[in-house]
Amino acid sequence: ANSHRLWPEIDRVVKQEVSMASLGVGECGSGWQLFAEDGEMRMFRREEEMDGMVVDPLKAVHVVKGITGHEVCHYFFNPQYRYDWETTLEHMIVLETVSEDTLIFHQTHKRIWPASQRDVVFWSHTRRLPNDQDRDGPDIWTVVNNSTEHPDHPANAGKCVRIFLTVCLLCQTRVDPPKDGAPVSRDDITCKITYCSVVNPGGWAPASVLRAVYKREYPKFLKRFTAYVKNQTKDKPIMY
Ligand SMILES: O=S(=O)(CCO)c1ccc(-c2ccc(C3CCCC3)c([C@H]3C[C@H]3c3ccccn3)c2)cc1
Repeated sequence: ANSHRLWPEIDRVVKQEVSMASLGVGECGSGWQLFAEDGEMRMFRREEEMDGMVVDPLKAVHVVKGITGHEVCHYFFNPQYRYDWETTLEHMIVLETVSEDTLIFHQTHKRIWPASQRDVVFWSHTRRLPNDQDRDGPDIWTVVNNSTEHPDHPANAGKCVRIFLTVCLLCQTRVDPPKDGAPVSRDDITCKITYCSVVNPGGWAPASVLRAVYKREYPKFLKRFTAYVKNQTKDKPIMY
């Protein structure tokens, strides 16, 4: 709801993250290095440190047949599916339902030796965006997750080190209608997914450990999540 205290921040961050995610890896300055590739999925990162901590920005692009951007964002945003695809999640709770398209989460992630356990509090907002390039093409869908504070979960009050993140999932659907005028089926749709994330690990953790975690976990996460959406939607009507 645009009357909520967070609305100005949400609107600003969503617009800035969507414009960054829309830039190709070539455009948004050099420094992006390809670090993982699997079929249509390509993962890039920039090696950046803040106060001696690894905060490597990540940008992944993936093209998946048979699903729409609305479906990808639906399964990413809604909490009831998260334990099915987020393998590093230990606990998740919705702290506040701001509106049907905006939630506030608290999540604890499984400890990754030798780093101490992490938790995160973030607002999550999903939105349909007009498709500027192709007026009569399907809309673009996005989910933006951005760390925020919450009085019930002050940072570093418990056993977990609080991390800070900004994540943008941007999905563009393409429909190639069959030549013979048959109705559009899932074989005729493709989704171009861009996933951007910047994670500040909060407290010190060895750069080598963090980079190894990201190198292992991000490709696994995107492959597992997109396979999950394909499996969940394969026998359902297409959600544009
Ligand atoms: O896109 S989301 O919003 C989806 C909602 O869950 C998201 C994605 C990733 C994270 C996250 C943040 C930090 C870490 C590290 C930092 C130091 C020690 C824990 C990890 C570790 C668990 C690894 C990981 C990395 C990449 C993907 C999934 N798992 C994950 C949180 C939320």
